[in-house]
Amino acid sequence: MEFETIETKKEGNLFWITLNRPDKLNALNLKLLEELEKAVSVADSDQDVRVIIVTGKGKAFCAGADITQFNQLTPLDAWKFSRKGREVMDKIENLNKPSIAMINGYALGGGLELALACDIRIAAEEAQLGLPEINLGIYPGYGGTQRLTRTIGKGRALELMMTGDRIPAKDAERFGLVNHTVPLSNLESETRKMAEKISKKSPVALALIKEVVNKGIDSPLISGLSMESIGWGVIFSTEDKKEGVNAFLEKREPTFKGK
Ligand SMILES: C=C(C)C(=O)SCCNC(=O)CCNC(=O)[C@H](O)C(C)(C)COP(=O)(O)OP(=O)(O)OC[C@H]1O[C@@H](n2cnc3c(N)ncnc32)[C@H](O)[C@@H]1OP(=O)(O)O
Repeated sequence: MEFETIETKKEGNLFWITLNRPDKLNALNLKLLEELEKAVSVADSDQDVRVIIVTGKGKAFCAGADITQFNQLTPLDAWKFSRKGREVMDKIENLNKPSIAMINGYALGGGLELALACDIRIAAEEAQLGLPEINLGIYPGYGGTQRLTRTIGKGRALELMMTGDRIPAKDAERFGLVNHTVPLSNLESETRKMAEKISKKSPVALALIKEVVNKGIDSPLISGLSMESIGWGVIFSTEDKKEGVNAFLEKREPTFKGK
């Protein structure tokens, strides 16, 4: 599939999406958001794809929404632009398939919000993360106020939003904002290793984990626990469950088919 502002690559069961506006630090304009949405839909509907990886070309993962567009936006345009960004982030978070943000450099503003919409974040030690919107006299508009707060807690999230500070990946790891920090030279291999490990698990179980965790986090504990039990009943109807249990009993590796 041909895109202008992103590159996509299918590699076995992995689907790589690389933001491709390196001269503009992969800033998110409307075109890029639309292409990202399309690429994610293609990956989601492809049965062979088990894990989606999002990264950036050049020295940035993504430096956020394209600020050069801001002065032309009417309040109505701004609302639509924010809504489009949010829709894309929501779509990524709600994919049936696991997603990994491979943070190769700056992840700022909408770039950090994109990473937060992914399930797992692996960052290069050299990367810097932050929500600098406050420095523009605005605030995060692609879900950051909510997802960052749920990820690292209110106090630290408010500090990042209120100061606009960029923090090094190691600090982000300490806060639980990124799962792992590795040298840039190992970033791709470590990400691939994690993606391949997850790609061998049951796609049905992975989809249910996402559903129960993502819906559960917004629900009272009792409802989340109830969803977990109901889903647990459903998973017992799958071929993958039979395969997993039989493989254990037969002392062999399971092969999951997503059925
Ligand atoms: C969802 C929302 C509301 C948002 O995301 S709002 C935007 C939040 N993001 C930001 O505020 C980050 C803005 N960028 C920066 O502060 C700086 O570019 C960084 C990331 C610190 C990097 O600084 P430097 O290494 O000196 O690179 P710099 O020369 O600034 O950037 C390279 C190019 O990318 C452009 N660029 C960087 N971030 C951009 C952005 N968010 N939008 C548009 N262009 C951007 C920048 O203008 C420059 O273009 P040009 O060469 O034509 O002048």
